[in-house]
Amino acid sequence: MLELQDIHVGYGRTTVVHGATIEVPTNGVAAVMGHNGAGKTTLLRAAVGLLKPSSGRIVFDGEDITRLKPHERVRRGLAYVPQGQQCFPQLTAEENLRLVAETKGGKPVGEALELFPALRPVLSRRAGLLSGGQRQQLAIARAMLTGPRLLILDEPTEGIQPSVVTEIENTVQDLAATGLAVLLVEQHIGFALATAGRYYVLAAGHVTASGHGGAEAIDSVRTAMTI
Ligand SMILES: Nc1ncnc2c1ncn2[C@@H]1O[C@H](COP(=O)(O)OP(=O)(O)OP(=O)(O)O)[C@@H](O)[C@H]1O
Repeated sequence: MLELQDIHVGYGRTTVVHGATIEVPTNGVAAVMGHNGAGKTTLLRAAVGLLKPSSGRIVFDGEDITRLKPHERVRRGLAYVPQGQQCFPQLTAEENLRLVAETKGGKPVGEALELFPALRPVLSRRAGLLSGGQRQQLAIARAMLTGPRLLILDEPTEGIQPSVVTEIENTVQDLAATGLAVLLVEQHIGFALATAGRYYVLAAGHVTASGHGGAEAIDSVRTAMTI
């Protein structure tokens, strides 16, 4: 469904990702793991059009989208949830959702609440006052209102209280179980491999290991991450 082919991308003259090739299958989940600074976020930014690769191709459903602008990629069915539970903190949870729901092609707020019933009781609360877990759910709910076919998540469990991490993990797994394709950047190896059919390890901007997900891949990933 999404193919990142030999992507080189970085900032100014500095190349951060050196020829990464990653594939997210239709209805499948791919996880990208790697240490801080490995280039995971940079690669996601290239996938959604926020950074321009210096070389390589991005193909979505057979179409070369390398030169498309971010909003054109959203229209084709890509949604991106950046790191850090990003919401408008001064707006209520409902207003955060309405910002997307009331744009052209947006889904009604009610659809997000069906997926995330835990947001119902906090709809009138300012997003900045929600817990990290609630804000993450809100950020994912907002992305879902664009009606994506591929959800790109950058470290959805980062900065979340340990007691709520499982809730976020379940949310991501439930979405994946509906057939939504997911590209997941994640530091929690256990969660990433339990969720993903395919994994990639990125180290210093290179894909150094890849394979099928599942608990049996844990040792290979751990080894790849210690190199
Ligand atoms: N806006 C920027 N301008 C210049 N360099 C940047 C910028 N953002 C990130 N970098 C650099 O690019 C490299 C990769 O960063 P990136 O955020 O992609 O890594 P990451 O694997 O996502 O790490 P983390 O898990 O900490 O988010 C790092 O050396 C970082 O300092």
